[in-house]
Amino acid sequence: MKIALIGVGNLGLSIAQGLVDQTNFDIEQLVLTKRNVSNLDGWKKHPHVLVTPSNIDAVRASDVIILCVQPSQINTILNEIKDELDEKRHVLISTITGRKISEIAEIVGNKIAIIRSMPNTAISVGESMTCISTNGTGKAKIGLAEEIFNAMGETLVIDESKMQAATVVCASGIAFWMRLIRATTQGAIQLGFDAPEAKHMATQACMGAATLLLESGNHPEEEIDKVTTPQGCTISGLNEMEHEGLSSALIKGLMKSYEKISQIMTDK
Ligand SMILES: NC(=O)C1=CN([C@@H]2O[C@H](COP(=O)(O)OP(=O)(O)OC[C@H]3O[C@@H](n4cnc5c(N)ncnc54)[C@H](O)[C@@H]3O)[C@@H](O)[C@H]2O)C=CC1
Ligand SMILES: O=C(O)[C@@H]1CCC=N1
Repeated sequence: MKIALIGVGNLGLSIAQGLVDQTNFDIEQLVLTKRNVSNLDGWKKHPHVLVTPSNIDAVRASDVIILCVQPSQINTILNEIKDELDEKRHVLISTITGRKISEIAEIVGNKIAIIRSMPNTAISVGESMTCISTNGTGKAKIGLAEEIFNAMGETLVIDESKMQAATVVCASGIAFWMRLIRATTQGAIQLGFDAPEAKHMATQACMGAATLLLESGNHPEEEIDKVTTPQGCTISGLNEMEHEGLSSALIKGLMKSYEKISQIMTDK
């Protein structure tokens, strides 16, 4: 597979790392683009990885084009590369928050397969929860997108109307979970552990909770009931957190994040 990552910043580099580390499919060539490639020299050590400031060269050399620029930058990119896109060869995958397939098609036409993908930065370690959507000509290539992103975590194909919500829950969501880990770390430090120990303990406990739920298929409250000994310390802590609005704060934060995406969608 020949892949181009257009605009490798935080997300693009996370996807690049996931791609070079995954073993599910062969990468014949991976081209990374950025306006200033001076800090990408380290990537040249990977076999089949090329680095270039030229988006056009990247498109000409690739079959799958993954857009990783900021929402305000996508139209410039699309106008730059549109004449290089071949509907018989190229698949265009956009990770751009709030930019609809129809908006992309307005610039590149609707003959090219256009797919939206919403991964998170855990894609760099092969543990992304990636939501994918497409319509029209993209439907024939949805399996290819699933193959790519399944190699770096889990995928879920959803209706495009839910992509903003998916962004909040899964892409922004990883930051929400890391904030909870940080808060637990702060509490552990207050209870006497040094910072590295506290972070390790909080992170491993979080991974244990997630792994337990993923492997058991149980509802979180089923597993919580196994921990909350009557009149024990766990239920005391949980109830205090709820008195302080823990669940409500997280839900309100998700809704606020969703509201912000609506603003991003109207900003051109
Ligand atoms: N960071 C994250 O966790 C996630 C980000 N996204 C989406 O991914 C996109 C990128 O987000 P980030 O990586 O955080 O932003 P970023 O700002 O870190 O990366 C964007 C990159 O695009 C490059 N770029 C801009 N114009 C360019 C051009 N004309 N040619 C080549 N490269 C160009 C910039 O130099 C930068 O490296 C955004 O649309 C965001 O909504 C989606 C899911 C998760
Ligand atoms: O914060 C943002 O807007 C982007 C989309 C999800 C993660 N980063």
